[in-house]
Amino acid sequence: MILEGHHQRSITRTQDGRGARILDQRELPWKVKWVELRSAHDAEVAIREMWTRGAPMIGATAAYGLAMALAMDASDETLDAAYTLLLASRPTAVNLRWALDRMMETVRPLPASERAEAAFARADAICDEDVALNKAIGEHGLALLRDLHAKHPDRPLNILTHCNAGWLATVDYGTATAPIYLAHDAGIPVHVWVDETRPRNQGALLTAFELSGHGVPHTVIVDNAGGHLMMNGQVDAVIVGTDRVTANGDVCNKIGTYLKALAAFDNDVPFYVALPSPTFDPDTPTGRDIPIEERHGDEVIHVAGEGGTIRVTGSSAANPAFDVTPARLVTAYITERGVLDRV
Ligand SMILES: CSC[C@@H](O)[C@@H](O)C(=O)COP(=O)(O)O
Repeated sequence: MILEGHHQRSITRTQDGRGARILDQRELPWKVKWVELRSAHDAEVAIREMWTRGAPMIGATAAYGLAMALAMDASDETLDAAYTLLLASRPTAVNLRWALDRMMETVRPLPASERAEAAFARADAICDEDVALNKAIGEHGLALLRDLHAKHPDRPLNILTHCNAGWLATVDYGTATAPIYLAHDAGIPVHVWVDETRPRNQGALLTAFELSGHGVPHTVIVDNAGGHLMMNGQVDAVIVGTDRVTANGDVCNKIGTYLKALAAFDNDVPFYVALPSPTFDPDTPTGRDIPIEERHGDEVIHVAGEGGTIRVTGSSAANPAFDVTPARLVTAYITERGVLDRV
């Protein structure tokens, strides 16, 4: 059975306050299964093996991972080892380093006896901040969508999105989805084209699950359909999330985003990037300097669906997980501070 997901916090502390509880995204939309993480090792596995994913959620999970390590042993050695372990769990989303660095700033100066408590409190604060940032992105994006809809008030506003930058990928609301949820709640008729997002199908499995739960009309399309729809006037705007925006405004996001930006540019469709400040990386000059995760080819060779996995080719496969959209193709960045045409 396919389930519908109502937005809620994707990560919370466990009941005893000493662990973290996350949704196992590998089971969605077939099963809603929460799992408890109890150690830095658990958090590292959950991030690396994509039980949870999405830039802000990776950061939040790592923050609790560091706190869980300190709850077991608050020595400098454990702190440094947990930081190194978690930082290496995935390479591309800068939110991971951002969250771990905020945690280090908080706990490093403290005596060992105070570290675990302070670390959990800082991880909670990182999560609360994420929710507030996404709500603000939603409000600024809502104004934008209202204006776009006013150009064609007689028909639904068609938005195309890629991957999952929704509440599952963040602590709540999502980045790219926050304006969509707010627009829908405000009575603006929104329809979303959901890129399936091969190879892991975050669009078909996760974004569609979220939009169903919120009652937002949507249609899943193959990743290659976007250009055709844009050329035929069926897309009013593209809104995507991001894993890292560099100093010059280049946008790293799920593989395939660049092709959507090219098609949008060629068809005068506005291309918006929902960008919370922890995803901005001023220390990395351009998109060429971002480490792009190369995942295992098995993710391309096998497709997971209800009831299991099937093999779709006998050949070997390459699996670059992210690409870079040059800043020149971005119409604007929807941030918590407003809609900006440059970062
Ligand atoms: C608000 S999430 C933004 C991005 O992290 C998202 O679009 C994305 O590319 C996620 O990739 P994933 O490999 O699923 O972690």
